[in-house]
Amino acid sequence: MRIAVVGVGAIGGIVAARLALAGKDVTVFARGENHAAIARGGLAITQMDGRREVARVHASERFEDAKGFDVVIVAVKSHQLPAVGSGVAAICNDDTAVVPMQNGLPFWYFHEHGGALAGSTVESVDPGGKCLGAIPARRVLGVVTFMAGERPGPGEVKHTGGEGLRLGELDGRSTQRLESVATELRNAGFKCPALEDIRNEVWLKLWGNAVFNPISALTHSTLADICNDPDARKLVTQGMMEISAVAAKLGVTFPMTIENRIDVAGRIGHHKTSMLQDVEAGNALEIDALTGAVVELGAKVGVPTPALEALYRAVKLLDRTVRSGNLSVRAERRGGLPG
Ligand SMILES: NC(=O)C1=CN([C@@H]2O[C@H](COP(=O)(O)OP(=O)(O)OC[C@H]3O[C@@H](n4cnc5c(N)ncnc54)[C@H](OP(=O)(O)O)[C@@H]3O)[C@@H](O)[C@H]2O)C=CC1
Ligand SMILES: CC(C)(CO)C(=O)C(=O)O
Repeated sequence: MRIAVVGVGAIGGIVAARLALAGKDVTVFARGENHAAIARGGLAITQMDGRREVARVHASERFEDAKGFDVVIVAVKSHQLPAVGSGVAAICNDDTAVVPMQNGLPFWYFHEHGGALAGSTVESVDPGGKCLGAIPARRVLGVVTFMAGERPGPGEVKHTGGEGLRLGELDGRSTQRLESVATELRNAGFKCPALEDIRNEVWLKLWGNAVFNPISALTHSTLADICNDPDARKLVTQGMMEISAVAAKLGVTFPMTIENRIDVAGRIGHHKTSMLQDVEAGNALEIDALTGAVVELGAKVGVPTPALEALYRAVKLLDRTVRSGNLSVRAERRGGLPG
C-alpha cells in the first residue's frame, strides 16, 4: 500500500513516522524548512516512552512530483484544508481513500448522511464548499484522532499522549478499504477500531476541543490546569451542555457524563492544546471548525449557545491579534509598566 501524508506537523508527523517505522512506503508532502529537514535527515519522532527514532520517508514539496497513492492522509489544520484540496485531488487515483485528520466538525459531516441537514455545508468548516469540491465525500474515510503531539522543530515531532485513531466509512458500511487502512494503522501501533458510526466519535472529541482549546488559548493553561480549576470546570460544563443540546438535535448521544469527559481530558495532563501551541508559535487559530461550527449549527437547529459564542468571539479577536504579530509586543509593554 502506498501512503501519502499531506501536512507533517504534530499529528501528520507522528502518523507518518510510525507508519514508516512499521515498514510502510510513506511519502510526506511538507514545505519550507520542514521539508528540507525531512529530506536531509528523515523524520525524527520522540515516542511516548522518550525513545527518539528517525523514520525514512520520501519527502516532496510539490504535488506534481508524486502520485498514485492508495491512501492520502491529510493532517493540515482545518482552515488550511482549502489550500491543499486541489493538490490532494492531483495525487489520487480513482479509488484512492482520503483520510482527513482534523479536529472539529469535518467538512464531510452532512454527506452520505440522512436527516434534515443532509447534503448541506457548514460554512465555518468549508467556506463556499471548496474542500468538498476538491475531495468528494465518496473518497473520504472518516477518522477521529484521540492522541496528542507537538512539533519541537523542523523535521521533528513529539508524541505526548494517546494512540487512538477511530476510523469509519461515512455511510457506516464495513468495506475492504476501511479494513485495509485500519489494519495498516494497527500494525503501526495505533488503536484503530473500524466503526459503524464515526459521527458519534466526532462529537465525543468535539465535546472537548470546542471548549478546552479556546479556553487554553485564551488563558495559556494546559488541560490539567483547566480540569483542576473549579471556575474553569464550570465554564467547560456550560459549553459542553450547549454542545450536547446541539448534538441531540442531530440524533447524537454521548456515552459518558460531562464530569467523566472532563476527567478524561484532565488525565492527558499538562498538555498544551494544539490551539495554545498555535498562539505561542504566532500561527492562525483553528477556531471556526471547532467552536464556530457548533455555534453555526446551534443557530440552524434552534439551540442557544451563549457560552460557546463568547469563547468563539474572544478567540477570533485573539486570532487577529496573533496574526497581526502584536501579541508579544503587548506582553513586553505590559511587563515594562511601572507598579
Ligand atoms: N497537536 C495535537 O496534539 C492534536 C491535533 N489534532 C488536530 O490535528 C490536525 C493537525 O494538527 P497539528 O498536527 O497539531 O498541526 P500542525 O500545525 O502541527 O501541523 C500542520 C502541518 O501542516 C502543514 N501545512 C499547512 N498548510 C500546508 C500546505 N499548504 N502545504 C504543505 N504543508 C502544509 C504545516 O506546515 P508548516 O510547518 O509549514 O506550517 C504543518 O507542518 C488539526 O486539526 C488539530 O486540531 C488532533 C489531536 C491532537
Ligand atoms: C487537547 C487534545 C490533545 C485532546 O483534546 C487535542 O485534540 C488538541 O490539542 O487539539
